[in-house]
Amino acid sequence: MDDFIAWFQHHGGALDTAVMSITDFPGSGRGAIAVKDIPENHTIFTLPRSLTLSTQTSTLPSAFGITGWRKHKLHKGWVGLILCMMWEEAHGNQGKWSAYFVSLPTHFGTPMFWSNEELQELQGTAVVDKIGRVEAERDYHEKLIPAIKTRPDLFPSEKIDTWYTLQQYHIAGNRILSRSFQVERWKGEVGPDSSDEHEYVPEDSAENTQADTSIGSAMDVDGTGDGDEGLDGESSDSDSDDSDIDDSDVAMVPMADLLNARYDSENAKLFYEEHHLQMVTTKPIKAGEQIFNTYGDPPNSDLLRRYGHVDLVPCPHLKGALGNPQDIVEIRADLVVKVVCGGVANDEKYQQRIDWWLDEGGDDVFVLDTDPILPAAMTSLIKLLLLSQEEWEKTREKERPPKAKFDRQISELLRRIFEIRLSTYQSPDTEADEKLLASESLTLNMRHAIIVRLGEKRILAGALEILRIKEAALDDVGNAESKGKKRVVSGGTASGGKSKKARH
Ligand SMILES: C[S@@+](CC[C@H](N)C(=O)[O-])C[C@H]1O[C@@H](n2cnc3c(N)ncnc32)[C@H](O)[C@@H]1O
Repeated sequence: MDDFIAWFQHHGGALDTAVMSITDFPGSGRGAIAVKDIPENHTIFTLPRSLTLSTQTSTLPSAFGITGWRKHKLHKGWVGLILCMMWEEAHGNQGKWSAYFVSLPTHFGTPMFWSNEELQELQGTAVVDKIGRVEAERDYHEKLIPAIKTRPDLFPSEKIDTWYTLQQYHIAGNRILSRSFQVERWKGEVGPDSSDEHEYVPEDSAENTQADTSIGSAMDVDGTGDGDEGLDGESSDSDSDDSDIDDSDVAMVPMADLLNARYDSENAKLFYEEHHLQMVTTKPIKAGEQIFNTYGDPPNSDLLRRYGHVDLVPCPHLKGALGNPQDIVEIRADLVVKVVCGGVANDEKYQQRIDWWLDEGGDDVFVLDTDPILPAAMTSLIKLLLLSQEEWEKTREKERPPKAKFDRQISELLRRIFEIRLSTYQSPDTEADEKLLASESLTLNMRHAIIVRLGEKRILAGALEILRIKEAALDDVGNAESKGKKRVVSGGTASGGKSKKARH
């Protein structure tokens, strides 16, 4: 770390060593620690923008030529930044970021690097479909390799087998995934690969000078609308190649990427100015405490996929047991359609309604969280599918989806949906996972997989419990109504009874 700090300071970075030092935290690698009490709003380090590593600061895009860069689609997704990182690292000791590269990890706990057996343990979770290994490798073969082959002057053949391998590509991709920031350009600043349509002009407000942390926000560039971006920065949506998203504001930020994060523990944040970035405390920090950035407090499925770790804190929804309060379960709309429409989901009658639902901006994935309120949108879609032809025509005319009213039929369908969703995990059982977690012989990947799926299954169990409570409430109302009806009936048919009562 000494070499890294010396390099950082030599290139214009300033670290307040009186308040912060870098140390190892068991289970979370290196991180920053307060060596004495730090007040709120204290700048713990600053660095010039030129020390960040992005397609704006690397000289590769201009050396390659902007036309060629765009022709090879290196300005889309992260493949351009990955190539810049590989190229800069290939400069070895001579490179501007050499000490930085030496400080970066080469091994990751992300599922991208898991075996098939380990991935099996994640079956059913939100992780599996989003790993994006295939898409990442397609970019490597279809964009990066053809691009470097056109320029042997920049990428000499003897360097290809060392610095431009698929393995190196994944390492760079994972470094971006777990450590990059979204550092927007200053007003009017136009970088080498920017084009007019993508030029960013931030508003002049304090809010807008916060550098979004790590890939949690770099991911905001995803245009698929479901947060379904894949590893190495590309959307795992198959049409990501055609997206017009410019990721040129994604940057590696030395020193800032040494900060760990934990749910609801942020006490420092990265801000940007015209020429430099600064890490500023957002709370007073006591000597000996860890200095935490935030990764946006994502659910464990996202934490594992992007960063290779999970958060476990005491959770109100688990009555104080350990979990991640941000956990969610995703339920795809096609499961809802399948349950409601059975084998005739392709029927013209349903297709019309589904197309209309999507055209109106209806969800294609529903999210249950730890505050188990039944998703109103899912109920609305179920109602839409159940409408009679006449009701459907009226709904379409009014351009308003049906109200999410809960009744017994909805309850039965929701129960079925949740149960089927639960059956997509290796086992729907939560207790078995709890027992497994108590075992000391688990590998770290296995432990992480169980924590992620258990978090999701507990949410589904919570949703089923809510259904049970709501059904009981419906029963109570039903009973009260039928009793009321009986009373009316008896009162109406035997007035004597009523008067008898009155006499008491
Ligand atoms: C931005 S880097 C932080 C610096 C990193 N610890 C290191 O040694 O270089 C993010 C990585 O730190 C680790 N990390 C951060 N917060 C963590 C936490 N709360 N628990 C476990 N690991 C954590 C994860 O490996 C994650 O991918």
